[in-house]
Amino acid sequence: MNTLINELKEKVVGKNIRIVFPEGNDARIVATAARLHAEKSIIPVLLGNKDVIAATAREAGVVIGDIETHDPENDPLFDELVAAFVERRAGKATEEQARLTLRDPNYFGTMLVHIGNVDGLVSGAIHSTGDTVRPALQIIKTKPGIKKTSGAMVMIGRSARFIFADVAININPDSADLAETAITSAETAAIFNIDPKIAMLSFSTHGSAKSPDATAVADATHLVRDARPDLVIDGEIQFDAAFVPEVAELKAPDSPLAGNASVFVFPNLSAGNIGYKLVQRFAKLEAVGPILQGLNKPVNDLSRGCTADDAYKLALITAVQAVAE
Ligand SMILES: CC(C)(COP(=O)(O)OP(=O)(O)OC[C@H]1O[C@@H](n2cnc3c(N)ncnc32)[C@H](O)[C@@H]1OP(=O)(O)O)[C@@H](O)C(=O)NCCC(=O)NCCS
Ligand SMILES: CC(=O)OP(=O)(O)O
Repeated sequence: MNTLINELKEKVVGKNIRIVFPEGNDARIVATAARLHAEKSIIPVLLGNKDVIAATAREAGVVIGDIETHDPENDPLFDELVAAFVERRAGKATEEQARLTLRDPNYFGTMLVHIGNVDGLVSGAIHSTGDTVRPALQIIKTKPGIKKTSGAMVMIGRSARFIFADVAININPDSADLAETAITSAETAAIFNIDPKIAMLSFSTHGSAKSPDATAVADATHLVRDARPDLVIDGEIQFDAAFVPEVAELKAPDSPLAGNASVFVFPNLSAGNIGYKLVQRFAKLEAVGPILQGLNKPVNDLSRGCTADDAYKLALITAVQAVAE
């Protein structure tokens, strides 16, 4: 894991990347900001009341020194952000609504990303995924050509890393959504030097069961093959046939994955979210993310069950995404 931290740090140190943390009242987040500030890898910006942030730092037993803070309740940037929000949400928010909305630190922080005051945002240690990502969906929006964002986890074992997606956003994806998730996940894999071999997961392998769910996954696989013939992909395929070479020989002898998949695209959010937590908690792989894919600028969500170390790693990943923009 330290190798990963070093790889990420190498890409961001000296680039003056600024990352905003809207949850300045959470001890794990304040500890993360203090660590980043002390090692000078990226520049943290904390949101919240100055006194509350100071009390949180004492609770966490860390020194925040001169870390930049902003209080959405009373900040010199507030009026500028309100005007920019009304412009961005033209026809969807009045100035009065904007003034209320921007008191929410996730909206305030996302607007800082939008106007270019900071390069990325990490939140979600105390907010649900919906409350964390909704501002980004409304303000940052997806890159041209991408219809929906999705959330990937990097799963880190002793000798290998894997991408699991979508574990965070799209509850009932259709074939086009699954295909998009597969393509953006292959791009996310590059951040971690993972050679993407994509398994489009199902309870069926190459038609072993007949069902609309399995067909949707097979259709998604065809869409990816048409759009990106350079990618190694197979589906619909069961996890064991994608991950265990001996089972692959038996169930899917022609699979280009040959039981060596590294990117796993789940058929729906129930499977993806439950699946990553099972592997994290039973098999003890480290899970870092969710990393939001396909947005114009990096905004990332933490699991509320995260540690300060998880938040630190996600902040470095967010900075790497910002450098790549
Ligand atoms: C992400 C989520 C909150 C969005 O739902 P929502 O806020 O009801 O979304 P809405 O349909 O009201 O759309 C809000 C905006 O986001 C956009 N949007 C919604 N889903 C999107 C997606 N997947 N990608 C990009 N934009 C999206 C909409 O286009 C809309 O933009 P607009 O206001 O400019 O028109 C919802 O899909 C969700 O709850 N997902 C599950 C989250 C979760 O609990 N995950 C498990 C833990 S990680
Ligand atoms: C990713 C995820 O499951 O987030 P949370 O645990 O906050 O719901």
